[in-house]
Amino acid sequence: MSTWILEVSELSCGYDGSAVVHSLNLALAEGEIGCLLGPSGCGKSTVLRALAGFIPPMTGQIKLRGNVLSTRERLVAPENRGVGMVFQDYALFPHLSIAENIGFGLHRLSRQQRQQTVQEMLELISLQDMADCLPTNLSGGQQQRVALARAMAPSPDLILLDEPFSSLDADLRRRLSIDVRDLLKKRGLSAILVTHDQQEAFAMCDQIAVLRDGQMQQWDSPYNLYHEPANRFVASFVGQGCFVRGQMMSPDAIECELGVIRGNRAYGWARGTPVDFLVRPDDVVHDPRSDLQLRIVEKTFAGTSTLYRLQLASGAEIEALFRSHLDFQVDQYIGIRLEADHLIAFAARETHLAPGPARN
Ligand SMILES: Nc1ncnc2c1ncn2[C@@H]1O[C@H](COP(=O)(O)OP(=O)(O)OP(=O)(O)O)[C@@H](O)[C@H]1O
Repeated sequence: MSTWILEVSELSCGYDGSAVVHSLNLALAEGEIGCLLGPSGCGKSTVLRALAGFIPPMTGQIKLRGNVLSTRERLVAPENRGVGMVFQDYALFPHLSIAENIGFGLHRLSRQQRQQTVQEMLELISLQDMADCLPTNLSGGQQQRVALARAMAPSPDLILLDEPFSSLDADLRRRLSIDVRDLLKKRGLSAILVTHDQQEAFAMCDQIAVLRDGQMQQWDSPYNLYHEPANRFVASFVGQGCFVRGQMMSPDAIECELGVIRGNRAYGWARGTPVDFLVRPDDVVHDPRSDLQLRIVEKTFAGTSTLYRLQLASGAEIEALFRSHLDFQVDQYIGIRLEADHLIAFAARETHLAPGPARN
């Protein structure tokens, strides 16, 4: 018996006979929240449509709770897949009350069971007092909670969330993403979220798929994506960072103009091999006594912290994130040292990297 609720194997799918998603593999454990993350047009919504049963695979298959739902030859209809959906625009029925919206998919239950489930859902989303209101009487955040409750009420095997918070303001987005995670976890439901927003993906999800041009780059925990990116693209796309040129001194040490950087993993490159290694803003520590004095070329205040761009002697740049009470000015020289446990390096590119943020 499979331990996976969702298994996607070698899935290719697209439109008008041409694939936009290529040989995708992922497996989600029961009760986990997965995410599809990647630049615009990389195929996130296409994967979600395939999971929902709106488009058939060109090759490969999708299994839910061990049952094959999609192959080239066989496509179980969306309404029979045991999948619930939450859309960006909530898609509530405007003429039905909140309670009726939540109870909409429960026609197979008895009247009493239906009422009990709706009540439980209303309590779960803390909207008991609004049961008889119409959706238009609710705020955007409340409407999205109702949409989630409606999707959760029939206890589907999988909930698909398509950019569910993108029409909400940043503060509400943040709060609601944490609420939604809590609600899903309380009910032990599995879900796949599509989002552009990395912070949302990090806050909500147990596993994240980074896609590029319809191809899976990495399917991993948020921590591993950030600290152990599988390739340059993931390193650049997830979080912030800049690549700095160096050369291998030993399997776990790189020498560069920032000094000798030691990390927690060994690389197989020979001594002297040129590499580009990733410096994250949180790897850089302010140290007034350091010999490494770098000029500030840009400063971005962000409330509790400030992001500084610092120029190295070669002209390359790195970024540093300091608590905002450390208030420096552009053109000032400040002492820093690196505290990078996670040494992330890739074979150096032919040409020296232009100064600037990490690029693929
Ligand atoms: N209905 C369609 N018919 C033909 N091509 C489509 C259709 N929908 C999407 N595409 C194409 O498929 C590719 C992937 O689109 P998709 O919407 O899956 O990307 P996405 O990662 O969800 O993008 P975004 O983040 O901008 O929503 C794009 O090149 C897009 O133009």
